[in-house]
Amino acid sequence: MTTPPAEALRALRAQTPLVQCITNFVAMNFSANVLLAAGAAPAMIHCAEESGDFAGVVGALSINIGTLSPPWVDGMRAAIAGAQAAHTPWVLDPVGHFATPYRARVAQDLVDLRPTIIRGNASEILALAGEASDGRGVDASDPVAAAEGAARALAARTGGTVAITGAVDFVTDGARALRIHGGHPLMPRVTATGCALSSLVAAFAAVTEDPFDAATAALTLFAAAGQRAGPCAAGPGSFAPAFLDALYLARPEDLDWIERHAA
Ligand SMILES: Nc1ncnc2c1ncn2[C@@H]1O[C@H](COP(=O)(O)OP(=O)(O)OP(=O)(O)O)[C@@H](O)[C@H]1O
Ligand SMILES: Cc1ncsc1CCO
Ligand SMILES: [Mg+2]
Repeated sequence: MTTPPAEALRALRAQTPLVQCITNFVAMNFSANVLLAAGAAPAMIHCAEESGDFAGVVGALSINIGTLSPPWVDGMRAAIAGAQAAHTPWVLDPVGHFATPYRARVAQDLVDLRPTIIRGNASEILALAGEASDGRGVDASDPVAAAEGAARALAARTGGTVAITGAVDFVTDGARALRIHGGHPLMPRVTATGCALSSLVAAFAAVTEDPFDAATAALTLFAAAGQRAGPCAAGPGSFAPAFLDALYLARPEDLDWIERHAA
């Protein structure tokens, strides 16, 4: 049975899931604020000495390779092992993994651990599936539509759900696929919006049975909040707080109005 986004948001607010985020230095504060605004409880606990233990008690784990270094990778691996031992869902955000050989290697190793959900922009998903991409750094240079086949291939490889974000988002678990509209062009002009979204995907995975439903709910909530915040903002600076307010103010029934189509 599938959980519609509105029902998933009700569950999130009722359960306030604890989400462990091992994310980059740029994204930490914004991601924690996004989770709190939406109704989840973030904890940024990353070092290998404790990350595995903590992963055993959280509702979900979010892993983001944005500002990598070997000790952080140790912390990620320990946390993933802890999550897997506890049958806890985990999300991978392969930020700019094609930028250097080290980063690419780490990303492929983490994909081999079969993340419950992968969330990235089009350039990241194309490159992760071994296809040509125009990506240079952490922002997308490819259209989402060009990466849909790559997302389906990755879902087949991992047995998990894969989400691509951009002007129109795409989510697939290999069997089902959806395109999600909405959002606002200011969203990619605020750094770490995608990183924060990946942590929110984890939060929804903690409260829904099906990872495909979790990813769909998080993307739909972001689409609704972006759409609401955009007209209130003069630019990226005022968009960020308006977006946090819109996440907080979003009612479950608002998610019913976001355009979603089977793909
Ligand atoms: N042109 C756009 N119009 C509407 N929404 C957008 C647009 N571009 C991105 N978004 C939305 O912004 C959010 C973040 O997606 P994006 O693809 O920019 O992530 P990202 O590149 O991983 O970001 P970052 O690495 O900076 O955290 C998603 O909810 C997505 O739907
Ligand atoms: C700007 C930036 N650099 C490494 S991670 C990050 C946050 C957006 O992905
Ligand atoms: Mg990103």
